[in-house]
Amino acid sequence: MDVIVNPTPKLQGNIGALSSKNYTTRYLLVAALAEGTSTVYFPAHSEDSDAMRRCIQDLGATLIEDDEKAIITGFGKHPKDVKELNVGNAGAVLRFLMGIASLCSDVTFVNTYPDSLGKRPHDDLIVALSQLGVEVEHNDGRLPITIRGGHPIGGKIKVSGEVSSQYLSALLFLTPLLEEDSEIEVLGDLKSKVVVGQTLEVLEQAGIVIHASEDYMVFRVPGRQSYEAKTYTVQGDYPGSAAILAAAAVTQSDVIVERLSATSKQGERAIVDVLKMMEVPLTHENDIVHVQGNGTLKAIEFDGDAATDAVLAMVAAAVFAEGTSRFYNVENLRYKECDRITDYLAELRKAGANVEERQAEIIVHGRPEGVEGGVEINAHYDHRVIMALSIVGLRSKQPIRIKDAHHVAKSYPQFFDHMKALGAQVEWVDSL
Ligand SMILES: O=C(O)C1=C[C@@H](OP(=O)(O)O)[C@@H](O)[C@H](O)C1
Ligand SMILES: C=C(OP(=O)(O)O)C(=O)O
Repeated sequence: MDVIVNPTPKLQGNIGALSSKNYTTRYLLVAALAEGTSTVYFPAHSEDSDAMRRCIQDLGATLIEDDEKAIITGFGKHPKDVKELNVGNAGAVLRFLMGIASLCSDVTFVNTYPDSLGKRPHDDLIVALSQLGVEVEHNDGRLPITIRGGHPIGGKIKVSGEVSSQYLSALLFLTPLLEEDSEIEVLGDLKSKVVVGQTLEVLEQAGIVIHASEDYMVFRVPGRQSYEAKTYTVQGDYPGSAAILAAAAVTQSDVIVERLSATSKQGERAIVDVLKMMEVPLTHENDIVHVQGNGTLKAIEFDGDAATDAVLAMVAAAVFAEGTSRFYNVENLRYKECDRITDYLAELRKAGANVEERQAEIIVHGRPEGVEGGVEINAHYDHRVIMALSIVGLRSKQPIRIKDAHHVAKSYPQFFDHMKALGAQVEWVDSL
C-alpha cells in the first residue's frame, strides 16, 4: 500500500504515545528467560514486537494476551531446540536472539527481508559469540545465519561497539545464564550507548546483576544467574512520537502527546530539547508534550548518536528551518533498515530538500518557504524514512506519494491513523 500525503498547514489534537519498541522487545525477552510467569503491561503491537512474540513462543515460552497485557511463562535457561526462527525485519530481535540461540544446538535465522535486514551486518556479534565457542554459519556476516551453540560456558569476550550497540546488549542478555563468570570488553567507540542503559535497566528489573564500568566499556557478569519472573510496564515510545512532534513543529499546530516520561532512559527524548533549541514553542510537563507550532524553526547542530532513532524526524524538521543544520556522529544510520544517510537524503532531495551527506553527517540547508513535492518516494522498507517523509509532505507544495508505506508497521502501525486524527491530509491507496 502507498500513502499520499497532501499539504496540511494545521495540526490539532491529542494522542497517546505508542508503547516503546525497545522496552517491549526487552521485557518480552527477559520474561521468556525467566522460569515463572511474568506480566508485561501495555506491550507494543507492531511487526518488530510481534517478531519477538513469535520467536520466544517458538523457543518454548507461552504467551497469553489481552488488550492491556501479555502474560508470559518463560523457558528459563532451556530454550526449545527449534530449527528455524523468523525475526522479520527486526534487527534488535535478531541480534538479541542470536545470543540466546547459543543455548540451542542448531538454529537457523531465515532471511525474509533480503533487501533490508538481509543487507545488515552482524559480523561483530558473530566474532564475539565465536569467542564463547559458538559456531556460526553465515552469509558473509549476513542472514541466513545458523547458530550451533550447545554449551557456551562464559569467560572473556571482546565485542566491537563501532556499528551497533545491539551486539553488546545480546551478550548482556546471554552471559548471566552461563556457568562461569564473564567479562565483556567493548572495542572501539560504542555507538548508541544510551540504548545499553535501557538493557541494563531491564536486566536489573529482572533480578540480574551486572557490574558495568561507568563508561559502559567493561562489564563483569556473574554466571549461574536466573531471570526472575516479574511484572513490567512498558513506557511510551519516543522514537515514534518524535515523528508526531516534528510534524507538529513544522505546521501551525496545537498538538498534545501523552505518556512521554521526562525521566525516560530513551535517548530519543532529546527530540523535546532539540525542538526547543529550534525555538519551537512547546512544554513538557507531567509526561505530556504540548507543541504549539507556528511553522518557524531555527537551524541546530546536534550529536545524533544520542538519539539515533529520532534523527530522521529531526532532519525532516530541519528541512524547513531558517539556516543550516548539522547532525553529526551518525554513521551507524547507514546500517539500519536502509542506509539512512544516502538513501534517506536521496528521497528528501526528490521532495525538494537541500541536503548534503558526509560519511558520518547529515547537513540540511533549510527551506522555510517549503519544498516542491509532487514526487514518488521509495520507502526503502524503512518505517523511519516513511514517517520522516510524511512530515516533509505536510509542507510540500504538491502532494507526495510514499510507496510501500505499509512498512511503517515495523514500529508504528497506527502512525497514519494518528496523523489523520490530528488533521493531516493523508490517504492510503493501493500500490500501482
Ligand atoms: O537495542 C535496541 O533495541 C536498539 C538499538 C539501536 O540500534 P543500534 O545500536 O544498532 O544503533 C536502535 O537504533 C534500534 O532501533 C533499537
Ligand atoms: C533501527 C531500528 O530497529 P532495529 O535495529 O531493531 O531493526 C529502528 O527501529 O529504527
